[in-house]
Amino acid sequence: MLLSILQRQSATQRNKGASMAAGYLPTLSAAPMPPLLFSSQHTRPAGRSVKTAASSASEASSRCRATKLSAWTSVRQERWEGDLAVQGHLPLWLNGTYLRNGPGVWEVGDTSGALDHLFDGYAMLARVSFRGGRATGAHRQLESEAYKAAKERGRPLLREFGHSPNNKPSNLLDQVCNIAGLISGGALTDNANVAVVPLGDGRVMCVTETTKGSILINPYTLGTIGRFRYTDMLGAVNMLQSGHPVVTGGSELWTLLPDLVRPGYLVVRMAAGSNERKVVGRVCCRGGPAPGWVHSFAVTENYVVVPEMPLRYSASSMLWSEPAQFYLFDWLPASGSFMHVVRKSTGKTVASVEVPPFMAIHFINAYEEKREDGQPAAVIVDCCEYYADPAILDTLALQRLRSPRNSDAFPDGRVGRFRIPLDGSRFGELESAMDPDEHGRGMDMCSINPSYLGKEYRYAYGCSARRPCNFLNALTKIDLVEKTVKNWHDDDGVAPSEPLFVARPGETNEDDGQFISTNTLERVVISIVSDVHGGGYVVVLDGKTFEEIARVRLPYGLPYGFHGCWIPGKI
Ligand SMILES: CC(=O)/C=C/C=C(C)/C=C/C1=C(C)CCCC1(C)C
Ligand SMILES: CC(/C=C/C=O)=C\C=C\C=O
Ligand SMILES: [Fe+2]
Repeated sequence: MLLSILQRQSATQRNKGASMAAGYLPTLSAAPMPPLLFSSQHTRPAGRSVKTAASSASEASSRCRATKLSAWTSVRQERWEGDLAVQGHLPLWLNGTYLRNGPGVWEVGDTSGALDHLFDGYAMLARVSFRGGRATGAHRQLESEAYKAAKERGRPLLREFGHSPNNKPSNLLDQVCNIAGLISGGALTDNANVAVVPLGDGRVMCVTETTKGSILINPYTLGTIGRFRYTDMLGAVNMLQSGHPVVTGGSELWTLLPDLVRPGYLVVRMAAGSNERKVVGRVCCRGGPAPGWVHSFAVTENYVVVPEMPLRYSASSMLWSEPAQFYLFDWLPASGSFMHVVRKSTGKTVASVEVPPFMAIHFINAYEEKREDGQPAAVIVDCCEYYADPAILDTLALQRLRSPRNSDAFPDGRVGRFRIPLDGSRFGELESAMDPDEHGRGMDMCSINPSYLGKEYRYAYGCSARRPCNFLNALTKIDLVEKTVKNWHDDDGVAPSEPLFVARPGETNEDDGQFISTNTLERVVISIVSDVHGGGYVVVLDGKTFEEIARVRLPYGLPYGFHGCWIPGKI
């Protein structure tokens, strides 16, 4: 205990000393907390940083667009790293790195080239490394082709989620090239800002929803290694992929490739150490004209669950940059909503049921409900569901997030639970897994204890709502058996990102661990929080009680991040 107090003090002192020694000039007017943001008005923090063309070019424009919440503000510097001050008690067993992906920069060049949606920001990795009760941190922009080209030309050149660049061809050759680029997917982005996935062989990959948006990074320096080259030929036809590949057993990657030509999905897997995806099976869509969006999907021990949402890809929007109803998608409830279950070992579709219409970006977990003889009777699939309303996509437009007109604009959400019978029934069920009022009728960005992936589980940890809010502003631990919650929140307006669950090494029970005693802490939940004053911190919660045990101060607020992972051991 004494050791950890001394360590904390020395980390704080080192930071103070470094801050003064660094002798940064305030770029804009000075204020107490120093973020590395384009439009906040603060001095610079301690640590190493590199300023780039992207930041300087954007400064002028961002000065006019004053916002204090760092969550929606581009980083000022492409990279930074340094020591972080710890307030509270970090468990000494917490030894490893929390790595998180998400948008870092929305502005390149002048404002006319600005990206419009939360999902459009050029990828930035953030890391917080813990060792011996102390913490260090870093962030760095991912060097995707999309980002490099945008910096060079002063405007986005490739199609992002909410942004279609206006690349008007000036002559016939340009026009032919443009069409070829669109058909081959060359006009789509490789801005891998969605997730960061350890492949189980030491390699760590960032992904977005294009196959070419799979990029290897160095988890320690956060440097970009380069595009992940698949050695299979699937990319020739299937240029899209799910934003959430699942790695099972720490070594086998599973993902879905939506097929826009023959509406359906390929279920593929790739072994650790390999660059070759193998097709396990194919699911044909039951509705049309295109597959439903598969930002994420679910797996159980024996099955892959393929959702077919009525929010369907719009091929014409992707090919011709024509606006669809919802960005790249059309909402077509009359086309039906389905859930398909594919057996991992054979690739056969063992169930395909119609379900009530649903809108889910994120699946939480799935498991097999067993009969008395041990055979699976049904598959249970949990997701963050928005009452069949795709308006959540509009809620996440930057303009709305930055200047909320309606202070309670976040649409109602719930934990949706599907039951998919495996007895040949035609229909599946969808219900709320618990009373949504318990978590403010908002729930997304959930994680679980990773040892329970695909297995019957009880607890999920997610971002929730404390109304009124126009964004998820709290964290909640959900008990899906007792139907109870434990909530955490700070000032109104903070934006905590996806909570990550980390258990003490060797601890395998989901919650009530074998080592548990009144004084020992066996698991934590970590989230990076962007506050309303342009600052930020990392909150560390007791995974059991959900009480705050430590706060790691960031010298600056980070933009809202998406998905992260835990890399155990020394950095
Ligand atoms: C962060 C999140 O929830 C979702 C992000 C989704 C993205 C960035 C998806 C982008 C795309 C498609 C859905 C299809 C076409 C390509 C691309 C623009 C990458
Ligand atoms: C749905 C969402 C955030 C909601 C928070 O209020 C973010 C989605 C990110 C995807 O990866
Ligand atoms: Fe996601």
